[in-house]
Parts: sequence; C-alpha cells; structure tokens
Amino acid sequence: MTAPLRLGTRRSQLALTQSQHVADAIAAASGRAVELVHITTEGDRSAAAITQLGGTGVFVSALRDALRAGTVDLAVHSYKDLPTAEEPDLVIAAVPPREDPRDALVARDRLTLGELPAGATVGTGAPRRVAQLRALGLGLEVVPIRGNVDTRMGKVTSGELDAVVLARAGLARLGRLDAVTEVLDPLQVLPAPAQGALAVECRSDDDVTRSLLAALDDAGARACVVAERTVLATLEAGCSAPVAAHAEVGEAEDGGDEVYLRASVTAIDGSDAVRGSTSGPAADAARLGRELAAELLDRGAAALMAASR
Ligand SMILES: NCc1[nH]cc(CCC(=O)O)c1CC(=O)O
Repeated sequence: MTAPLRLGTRRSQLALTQSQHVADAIAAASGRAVELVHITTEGDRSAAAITQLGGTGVFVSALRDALRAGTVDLAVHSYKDLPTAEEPDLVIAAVPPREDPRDALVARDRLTLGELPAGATVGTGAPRRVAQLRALGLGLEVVPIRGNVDTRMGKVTSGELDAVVLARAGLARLGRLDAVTEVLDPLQVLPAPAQGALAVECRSDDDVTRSLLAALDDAGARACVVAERTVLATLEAGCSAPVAAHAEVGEAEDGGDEVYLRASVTAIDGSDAVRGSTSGPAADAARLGRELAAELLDRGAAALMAASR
C-alpha cells in the first residue's frame, strides 16, 4: 500500500477547509489518500498586527520549513498570502480553479457601503482596503482589526463595528455567504493580487507529488494569478502595500485565451490613486503585469506607495 500524502496546513478553520478541499481533489483525481498535518505558524501565535510581524509571510514560513524538512509532502496556501519572491527548491505545482476574488461587505442591518452613514465604523487591517475605502469619500471611519474570519464578523454581530470587509472567497469556503450584505464592485474596491486563489506547493525535486498535483492545475486561474502578482512584484510592493490587481480570462477573437488585467495603487489616506488596465494573450500574463506596473510607476505609483509607509 502506498503511504498517504501528507498535506501541511494551518489550523484555522479557513485553512483546514481549503486544505480538505485540495485533499479531496487529489484523492478524486489520483485515488491517493491524503492526510492533513496541522502546523502552527508565528502568525497564528501572535496577536500583533500582521504589518508589525513582517507581513503575511509569517503564515507561510512554518509550512515551508515543514516541506523542506520532509515532514509534509505538500502545503496549501491562500495565494495572496505568499510573498512574491520565488523559492528555488519549492514549486507551486497547482493553482486550482479560483473562487470569486472580489471583496465583500458584512454590515449591520444588511446595509451596503452606500447606505452606511458618514462616521460608520468599517473594520479591516489591509492597507489596500483601508486606502480604497477612504478614497470612496463616504466619510467612513476605517478601524484596524485582525483575527480569523469568525472573529472579524463577530465584531459586527456584537455591535462593536458597523461593518467589516473580507474576501468573499473565504466566506464562500466557510459556507458563510449568507452574511454578505454587498459584494464590492472591483471598479470601487479592486481585490488583492491572487485573492481567492490557492497555491499548492511541494518540493521542486518531488516528481511524484508534482505530477499528482498537475492534475489540479487550472490554466486560466494560473494566468490570472501570474498577471496580478507580476504587478505586485514589479512595483516591489509587499502584501502591506495599498496595491490591488484583478485579472480575468476570456476568449480572444482568434479563439485563444485572453487576459484582461486591472491594477491600482491608492494613497493610504485615500487622497489619490492611479489605476490602469491592459489585455493580451494569456501566455503573456507576466509581460502584461510588468507593463501595467511600469505604466502605474510612470504615473506616480511610487510616490503613493512611499507616502503609505
Ligand atoms: N490575509 C488573510 C486572508 N488570506 C486569504 C483570505 C481569504 C481567502 C482568499 O483570498 O483566498 C484571507 C482573509 C480575508 O482577506 O478576508
């Protein structure tokens, strides 16, 4: 009998749900059993703000350590939490089909953003969301929060906050879409690069696991993630920068796959933003990301990011 594949996962409910989803997909595609191995990361242990811990990379490094030590064969990450730097000994062997990447509002009394009164408190810790919410000019008071999805939503139920903004994808995976009062239009609040996508990672030299995972890969989702994350990497911005990017794939006139990419950089006080878009063949996703980032830099993105630090 072949030993089960060991899948390293964080213990949060979201991480466990995502990991079980990938485990089931591997089992369905290959017949290979998969067992979940729980790993505690620094980001789970500390109550400090993520930006103070050195970014969401703190969720990732313990999983990567376990991969390198050989105590697990694969790890499932929320793709948007991965630093853009490549790890030569590790590979993202699969990007499974992506969830809807948009942000979602969970507000009291089922209110939408436009219905929240001036001065209403909206919880979010992500500079990208803070900046874009302020840029709407609605007079909302953005309140920094962190914690898992349940903790954040609990602040609305308890009346501590009027609303929170979360990734719709996390709520979808947890079966909590019922709490969403508005899915935010990307023209107003553009999602984080790779939001809603998973990254399934293994060791580069582990050919057996790589080929099992290849069956889970979604070429369209991968092209979108490459385009969006190349924007982030080219801007030399991390997850704590007010950078947003969103790509979609569709059919081009010649019948091939086309990527349509939008990106923005917003001043943290919401006073200014640069936005742009481009499109081209999915095979050129990285080039599209580089070119759009270069355009944003030409139009002043660096100053906006510097003012946000
Ligand atoms: N930074 C935390 C994080 N990482 C991934 C998700 C949601 C799921 C996803 O985007 O894939 C969340 C929570 C949130 O932003 O609301």
